[in-house]
Amino acid sequence: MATIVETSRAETPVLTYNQVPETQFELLWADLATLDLSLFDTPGGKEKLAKQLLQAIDKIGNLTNHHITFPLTQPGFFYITNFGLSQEAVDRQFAIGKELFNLPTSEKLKYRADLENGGYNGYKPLGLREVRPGIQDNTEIYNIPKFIPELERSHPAIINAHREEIEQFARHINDDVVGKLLVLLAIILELPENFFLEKHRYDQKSDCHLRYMKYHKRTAQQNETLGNVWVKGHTDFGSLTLLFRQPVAALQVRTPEGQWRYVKPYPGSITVNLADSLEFLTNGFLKSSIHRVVAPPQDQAEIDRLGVLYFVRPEDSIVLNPIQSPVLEKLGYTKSKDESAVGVTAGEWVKARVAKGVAKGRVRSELNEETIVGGKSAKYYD
Ligand SMILES: O=C(O)CCC(=O)C(=O)O
Ligand SMILES: [Fe+2]
Repeated sequence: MATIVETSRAETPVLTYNQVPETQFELLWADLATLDLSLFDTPGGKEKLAKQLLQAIDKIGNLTNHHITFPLTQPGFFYITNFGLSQEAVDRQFAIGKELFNLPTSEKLKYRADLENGGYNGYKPLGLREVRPGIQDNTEIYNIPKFIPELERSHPAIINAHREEIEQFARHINDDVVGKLLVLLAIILELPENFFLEKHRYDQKSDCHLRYMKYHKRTAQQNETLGNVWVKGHTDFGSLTLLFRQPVAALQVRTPEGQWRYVKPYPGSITVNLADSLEFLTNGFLKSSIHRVVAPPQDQAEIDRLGVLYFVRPEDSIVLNPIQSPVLEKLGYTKSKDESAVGVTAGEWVKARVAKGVAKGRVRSELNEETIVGGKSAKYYD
């Protein structure tokens, strides 16, 4: 799919990528809201988007902050559009990911992530975890940290060759996309607009990263043994996760009623979900969304599913204690419901979850809940 087009001018080849066709099957799609980020800088635009975002996470709630219905009734997923990156620029990231995973395993292993010690930047090899007795996971991952001196590390030549473009892409996501979403969340909570921005500064150490990810196709027999579940229902570790449009239907969100619904590959969109840190910081007001990855439908069963994602996490030193906010106060979310989280930092939380994820002798299908750190646990869903 990725082809290399030589240009006369550039020394590094320009990569192109053709996204695969969508499935022809009518699946049970999630009903998700779409936020048009081009409104952000228009008069009253931020406030309008903040209301839409609140609706996206609480659809039946009354729209004023004073009458929000809880618990939240939406799965905590939404789309954003007009985020300031062309489809071509996004596709070039897919092409880089594809070329990267086409490298020989021996080459990729030179950049292996120190997963066992909670480090995840770099390469996660295929089949590292046992998902069922005798069946290994089917993902390959390459995580690129923020481009700051403290997190500098070596990369394969394909990354170095496109480093400037990758860095610009990641910086744009951080500054112009995530930055806007963090302002909207502050507005929802009636906090100063820069409240969350100050906990997510680019030049500070944090576990934010750009990710290329490849799910290798499975045989019908493997899918049957797995009950079609490739990655069990889980929450993400940080603040927000951004998934660039992915035509292979496999990501499912869990509705508050406990039903699984597919995320539709909405054109020109990024799918965004809320993650653990926001749940901790808001004392459970914002919910870390539950999602899983299943075997794609029949007409996409032969495709290796490639993804480009961006994970947003608070600065390492941010203590994940409940924050003060007029909205949380009004709604009675002031008293920490879970004292066990007190003292855990964002950096510790991520490291502990990553290390647990690759712990030996741990078969994921049999796991429903596990203690992570500071008495806090993570849950997994069938
Ligand atoms: O590949 C996807 O669509 C979702 C991946 C995911 O949930 C994760 O990596 O945490
Ligand atoms: Fe996830």
